[in-house]
Amino acid sequence: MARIGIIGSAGRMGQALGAAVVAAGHELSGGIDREGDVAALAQASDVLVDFSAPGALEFTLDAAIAAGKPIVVGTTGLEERHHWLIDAAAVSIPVLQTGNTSLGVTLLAHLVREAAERLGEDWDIEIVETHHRMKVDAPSGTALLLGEAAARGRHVGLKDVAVRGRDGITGAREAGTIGFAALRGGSVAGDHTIHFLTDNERLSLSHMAENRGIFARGAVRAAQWLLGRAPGRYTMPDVLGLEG
Ligand SMILES: NC(=O)C1=CN([C@@H]2O[C@H](COP(=O)(O)OP(=O)(O)OC[C@H]3O[C@@H](n4cnc5c(N)ncnc54)[C@H](OP(=O)(O)O)[C@@H]3O)[C@@H](O)[C@H]2O)C=CC1
Ligand SMILES: O=C(O)C1=N[C@H](C(=O)O)C[C@H](O)C1
Repeated sequence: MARIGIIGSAGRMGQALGAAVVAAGHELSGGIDREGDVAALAQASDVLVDFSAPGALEFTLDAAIAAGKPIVVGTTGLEERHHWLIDAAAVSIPVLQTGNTSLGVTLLAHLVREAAERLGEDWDIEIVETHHRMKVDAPSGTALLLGEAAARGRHVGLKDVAVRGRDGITGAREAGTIGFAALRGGSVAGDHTIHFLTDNERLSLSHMAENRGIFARGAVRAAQWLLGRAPGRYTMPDVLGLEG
């Protein structure tokens, strides 16, 4: 049994996570939101899980480092500077960061990398995601994670080939790019499809989240897995024993 502390505990994911912590037989050591005391939460917990907002990350990592506690970062909308903060934190504590904690998406990313590598550059790659009307960031963290997997399969850097949204006279599609499109509406928990398209042939790989329980259960599994690990930066394929 682990004492798990939640950052963003009153949010949609925080509530789902609280239920999953208890259902898995762990103890909920506490939860905070914008006004909470993250240092006290870190002291009272064996491991922290953050599903809040990018603005919380620096304080949360500082508190985890000061208390010497591992942390799962599930918050999306992260920028390059947030990834630098995570890299720096991972020198002294175990940090697992991922845009999607579900088993299905973790396996999907593995398949996407394989498909991108085997299909080659004459197959265009487009990633389409749909989320509930309250989501504030786009593309989703999962779409970016899947884009990274496709880019790794092609041995290129995602930032060099990503096309994030099209509007107006865009010109013809540039070979080798990876396109992103985001839809927002209703209560969709999270749908992602990676289209591979070439002349006269298309292959699409999809994942549909039917509720947040899948993310919450994956996050609990990740938190448990982090306990006792050496400092370092980890991700979901490490938890599942998959090649990233
Ligand atoms: N990795 C994954 O598998 C998944 C990731 N996510 C990501 O998790 C994040 C949260 O999603 P969701 O629960 O839907 O969002 P919500 O808006 O429902 O919840 C966010 C919570 O975080 C709190 N919060 C905001 N800023 C801070 C801060 N500076 N310090 C502490 N708490 C803060 C909010 O509290 P307050 O009301 O006080 O502002 C709120 O309770 C998003 O980035 C989302 O994309 C979501 C699902 C799965
Ligand atoms: O905000 C959400 O809801 C979700 N966010 C994550 C993302 O940005 O990919 C994971 C999931 O799709 C739900």
